[in-house]
Amino acid sequence: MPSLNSRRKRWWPSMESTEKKSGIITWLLSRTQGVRAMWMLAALSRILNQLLTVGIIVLIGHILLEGGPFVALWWVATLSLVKALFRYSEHYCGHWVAFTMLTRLRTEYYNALVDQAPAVVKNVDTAEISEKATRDIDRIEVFFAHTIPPALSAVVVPLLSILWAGFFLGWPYAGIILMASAVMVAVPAFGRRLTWKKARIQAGHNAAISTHVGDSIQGLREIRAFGAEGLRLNQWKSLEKRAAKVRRPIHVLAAFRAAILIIAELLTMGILLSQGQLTSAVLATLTWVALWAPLRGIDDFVDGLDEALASAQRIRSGIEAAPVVSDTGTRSLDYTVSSPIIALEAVDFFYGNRAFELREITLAFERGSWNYIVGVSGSGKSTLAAVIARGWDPQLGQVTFSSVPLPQIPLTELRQRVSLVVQRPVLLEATLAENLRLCQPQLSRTAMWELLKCVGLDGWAHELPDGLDEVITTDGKNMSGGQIQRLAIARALAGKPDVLILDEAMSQLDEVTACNAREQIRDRFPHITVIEISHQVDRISGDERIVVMDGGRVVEDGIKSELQSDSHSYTSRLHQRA
Ligand SMILES: Nc1ncnc2c1ncn2[C@@H]1O[C@H](COP(=O)(O)OP(=O)(O)OP(=O)(O)O)[C@@H](O)[C@H]1O
Repeated sequence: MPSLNSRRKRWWPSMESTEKKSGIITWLLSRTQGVRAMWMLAALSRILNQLLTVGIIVLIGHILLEGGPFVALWWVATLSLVKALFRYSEHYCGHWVAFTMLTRLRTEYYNALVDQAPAVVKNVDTAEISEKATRDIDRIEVFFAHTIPPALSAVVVPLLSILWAGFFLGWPYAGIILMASAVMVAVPAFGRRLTWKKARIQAGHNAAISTHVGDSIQGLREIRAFGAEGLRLNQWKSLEKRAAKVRRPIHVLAAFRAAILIIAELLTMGILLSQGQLTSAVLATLTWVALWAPLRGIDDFVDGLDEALASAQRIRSGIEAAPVVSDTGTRSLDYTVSSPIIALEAVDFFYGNRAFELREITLAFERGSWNYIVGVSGSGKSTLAAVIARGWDPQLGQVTFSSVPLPQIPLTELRQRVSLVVQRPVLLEATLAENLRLCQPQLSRTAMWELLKCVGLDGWAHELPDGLDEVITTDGKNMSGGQIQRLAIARALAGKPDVLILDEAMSQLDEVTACNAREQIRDRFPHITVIEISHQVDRISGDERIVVMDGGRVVEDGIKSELQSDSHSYTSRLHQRA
C-alpha cells in the first residue's frame, strides 16, 4: 500500500517539477473525446477568417494603388461580412469546447477528491484544493479556446499565402515571405524555456497566496484577538513580492518580443508606402502584412499557454492520485448473520511512515448498542472512528460489518450503513430542508420535523421566519455551535444508518440537551449501533459500556461502574481528571 506521504507528494507536486509540456498537452488532448469536431470547426473558421484577411488586404492595396473598379469595394464589404461570420464561429466553437472541457476537468477533479476523502481534507490545505478546483481549472481555458486554432492557422494560412505568392508573383518573392514569416514565428519562441519554468513557479506562488488569504479569512477572529493583522499582512506582501519577482522576467520577455514584431511591421509599412505603384514586390509585402495577424497569434497565446499548462499539471496530479481506499467490493450484506455489526480483528494502522497509530485493536460492537470511546487527547479515538468508517484501511488486521470485511462491501452501500458525524461538521449553504435531505433526497417534511424534534431543534426551527426553508450558511453563522452539531446528527439520522459514529459530535451541548438527544435517539432508532467518542467521561452513566484508549491501544473495555471501581484503572483516573 503506498504511504500517505507519497500520496501527498503526488497531491502537491514540486514547483520545480520538470515534467515536459508535451506530456501535459498529450494528457489534455486525451480527454477531448466528443469535442474534437467542434474544435476543428473553430480552427477551420479561424483559417478561413484569416485567409479572407489576406485577400481583403491585397484587394484594398490593389484598389488604392491601381484605382480598381467601384464594384471591388462591394467585394471588400461582402468579404468583410463573411469574415465576421467566421470570426464569430471561431469564438463560439472555441469557447464551447473550452467550457465543456473545463466542466469535464472540474468534475474529474471533484470525483478524485471524493475518492481521497477524508484524507485529502485532513492532509492538504483546503484553500489549495479550492484554488485548483477554481482558478487553476479556469486558467486551462487558454489551452482549449486560444491555442490549437491559432497554432493551426499560423501554419496553414502562411503556407497557402506563400504558395499563392509563388504561383502569381514568383518563387523568389514567396521565398522572401517565407523567411520574413519565419522570423515572426521564431520571435515568440525566444525565451520560452525560461517563461515555462517561471510559469510553473508562479503557479505554486499563486497557490501559496490563495492559501494564505484563505487562512487569514478563516482565522480572522484569532488573528484579531492576537493582534496579528500586521504580521499576516506583511507575510502576504512578501508572498506577493516573490510572485511579482517571478512574473517580471515573463513580462519583460513578452515586451521584448512585442517590440521586435512592431519594429518589423513598421519597417514593412514604410517600404510599402514609399512605393508609388503596384509591383510584385508591393504585392508580396502586402501579403506578408496580411500574415501578421495569424503569425502574431502565436505570441498572443504563448504566455497564457505556459500558465495554462502549469495549472493543468497541478490538476493532473489531483486527478491521477490513487484513491485512498479502493472501491472494488461487490458483497451484499446479510442481516440474518447473528454477529456483531462491527468487529475489529487485530487492527494495526498508521498514517504514512509514522509509528503505529492504532495497535492490535480487537473490538466488537453489537447491534443496537451504545458504546463510548474515551481516552486522552491524541490516543487514537478519531483514527479508530475513521478506520471503522473506512476513511482509511488498516495495514494489518481487518474490520468487518456483519462479518463481511469492509473492502468487500461497495463503498456507496458502506457509506449508507455507517455514518460519521464529526465535532465540527460542515453545513451546506442551503435551506434547512436541503441540508436534512443530503443523504435522503426523498425525506418528507414530516420526517424532517421528527428528526429535528429528536435532537431538540424543533422549537428553534419553528421560530425561524422561513422554518424548514430558512437558508443556513456554510459555517452556520446564524446558528450556535450546539445547534450545528445537532443538525449534523439529525442529517446523519435521516439516512437511517445501521452504525452512527459520533466523534465528539455532542461536545458543544449542555448536559441536559445531550442527555435528551441520546434518549430520543435510543427510543426512535433502537436498531442503530452508536459509537460515541467523548471527553466528558463524568457524564457517562455507570451502566454504559466504555472502551478506553491510550497510545493507540485499547487499554480497558467494559461497563463503566465496574472499571471505575478499580482505583488503578484508567477509567477511574480519567474520571478524576474530568
Ligand atoms: N490525517 C492524519 N495524518 C497524520 N497523522 C494524523 C492524522 N490524524 C491524526 N493523526 C495523528 O494520529 C494520532 C491520533 O490522533 P487522533 O485524532 O486519532 O486522536 P484523538 O484521540 O481523537 O485525539 P483528540 O481527543 O485530541 O481528538 C495523533 O498523534 C495525530 O497527530
